[in-house]
Amino acid sequence: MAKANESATIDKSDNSIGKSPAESSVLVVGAGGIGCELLKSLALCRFRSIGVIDLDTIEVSNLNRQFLFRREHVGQPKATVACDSIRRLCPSINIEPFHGDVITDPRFDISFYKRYDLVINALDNVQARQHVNRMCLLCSKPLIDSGSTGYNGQATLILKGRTQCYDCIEKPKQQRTYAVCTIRNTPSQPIHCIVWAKFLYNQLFGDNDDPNNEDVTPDADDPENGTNGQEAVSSTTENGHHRISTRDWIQAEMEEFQPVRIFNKLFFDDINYLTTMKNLWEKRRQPIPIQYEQARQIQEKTLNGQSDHEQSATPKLNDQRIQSINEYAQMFIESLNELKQRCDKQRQAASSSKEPAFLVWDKNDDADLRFVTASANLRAYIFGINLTSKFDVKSMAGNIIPAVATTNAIVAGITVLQARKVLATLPRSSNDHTLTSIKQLTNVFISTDRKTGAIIQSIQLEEPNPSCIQCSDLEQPVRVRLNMSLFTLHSLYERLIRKHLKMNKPDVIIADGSGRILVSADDDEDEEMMLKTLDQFKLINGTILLCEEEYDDETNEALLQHMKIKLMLEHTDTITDKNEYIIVDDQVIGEIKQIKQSLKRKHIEDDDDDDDNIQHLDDYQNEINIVKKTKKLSTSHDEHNNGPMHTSFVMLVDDQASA
Ligand SMILES: Nc1ncnc2c1ncn2[C@@H]1O[C@H](COP(=O)(O)OP(=O)(O)OP(=O)(O)O)[C@@H](O)[C@H]1O
Ligand SMILES: [Zn+2]
Repeated sequence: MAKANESATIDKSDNSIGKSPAESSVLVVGAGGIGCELLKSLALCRFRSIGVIDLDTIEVSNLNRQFLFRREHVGQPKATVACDSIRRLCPSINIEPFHGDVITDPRFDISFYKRYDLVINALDNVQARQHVNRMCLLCSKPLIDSGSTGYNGQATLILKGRTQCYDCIEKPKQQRTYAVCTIRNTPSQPIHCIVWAKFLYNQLFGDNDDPNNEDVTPDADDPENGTNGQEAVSSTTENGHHRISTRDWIQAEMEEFQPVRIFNKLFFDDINYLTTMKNLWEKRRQPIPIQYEQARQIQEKTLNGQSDHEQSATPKLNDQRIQSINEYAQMFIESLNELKQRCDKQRQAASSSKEPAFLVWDKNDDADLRFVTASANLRAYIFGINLTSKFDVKSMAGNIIPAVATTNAIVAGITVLQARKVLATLPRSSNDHTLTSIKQLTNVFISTDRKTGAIIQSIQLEEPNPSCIQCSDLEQPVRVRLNMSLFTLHSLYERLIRKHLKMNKPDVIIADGSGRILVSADDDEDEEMMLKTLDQFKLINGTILLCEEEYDDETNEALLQHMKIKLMLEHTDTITDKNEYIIVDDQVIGEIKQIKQSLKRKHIEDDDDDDDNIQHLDDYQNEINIVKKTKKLSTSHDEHNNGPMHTSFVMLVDDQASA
């Protein structure tokens, strides 16, 4: 029935009879829970050409639902093993694994995406989804974004310019946020202590440059304290530990690292200091500081009438049991020692490799999890809050909603049906992948919300959001190839944006939906910051920067002009010179060639050597070992009359690409 409808809507006269699965090539990004189901279903539905990207290796915890993997595969790349398993199921298939990060791996550039008819996301995080969304918009590839959360799931279509893209609607924040004062001063729930423990981990071992790396020291500026910190600041504890941030205190302590001293600062001195902020405790139970030696004597496991798991009728696994304060104190010291050693090794390794010089908390790492479990429970005990098992800490700290294998199977099945429908609308014999008819396409949601009346629902495709930063402005960005770990912010701003793109003093904004400003036109330049390399700002392969400035046109003061250039950064290791970059955009190469030819003709006619539309950049040729030509392209629009404006920028093209 569905098939009859589909073929009825396809216009055969314009050669758009659709592609069959066997004729199509599909890229699957993510070979986890949904990815495994998806690959199996695609293979069984006669898809014959598939690419699979996944960055991860197989873990024991994947085996219960990621059925393409077996115990003997643990530690091996997911993409490779998934493809091997599919080949066993379907020997004639052409399936190619790519073990790498879809965001940062330079192999996955625009030309890579162009090899496929359709892209399917089977990912588990927003950042990677946003990246694939951006890449598919840039090269006009249809994308199906599949996902599941517990019993809910979806397979949504993203078709450039015709449907909403992944970023058209702001996503609800996945992680709940908590007031910093609650976390630092007045926790009242286990989750507050868990969040504090994760902050503590980052203060001790995390990325010091990360603006989200929150302090855990008591905060005397808490408005509830009402004294602007004066009273509290004057009443110092014995050794004054609270006066400096935990990170600074730790830096000073690192030489003669003494875990018991750290324990006593966090759970005794800091808590003592908190108790001096009297206003906080007028209507709350005041926290009770404990020292390490005291903690080792406390065998308590339950608080405030919390049900004792030991006595519960249901048998518990070790990790599901609440332990005693004595055990948590010991766990704190042991995991702290372990992480300190790991952090030292990491720092050493970082000096000779690209590894970061810090640790990143991982719910699947046992020492990481033990550290947060122990710290959170010690703090909970001090504040009279119920304790939490290691098992529950893992779920709460990792924001985990358990994966349901059945939901994944349903989502994958629906996604394959969606894929077949999308391909049926693609012109068969040309390389034009513009969809011809999308009337029969819908988004599909799986929902357990009974109010909607149906578990599987087809919802009409929505129009793109005209103010979406990713898809409203479909103008192609200028692609710049450079080495992110060598190229500095200074080179980007001064050489590329100001000198070559001829912008005056623009704001440079990271167009990832965060609105993060990389360089502000209004602020004075921070020299130290400008000398940092692009990767230190967490800019990655495919990052799009929006360079924007407003200024009065000297010729007409009343007209406020608006100049905007989008840059897409493409990382390459092959560039080894810190000043070198290549601006290359195959979308405009044809146009450039045409203009060059017409200029050449003009050049011959005029015999005019001063034609400034083509110049050899002698001053750059020594530094950049690529012959470049410059060409003026008009860009941007006059905001007032929508007509083309005379703003122009210079584009550098390497000869090879334009040849
Ligand atoms: N940037 C990325 N590049 C490539 N693959 C990615 C990227 N981000 C996530 N993935 C992959 O997407 C898949 C998502 O699958 P899934 O949601 O089942 O997660 P998982 O990590 O396998 O499971 P769990 O988190 O429950 O242990 C994972 O295999 C993960 O490695
Ligand atoms: Zn959009």
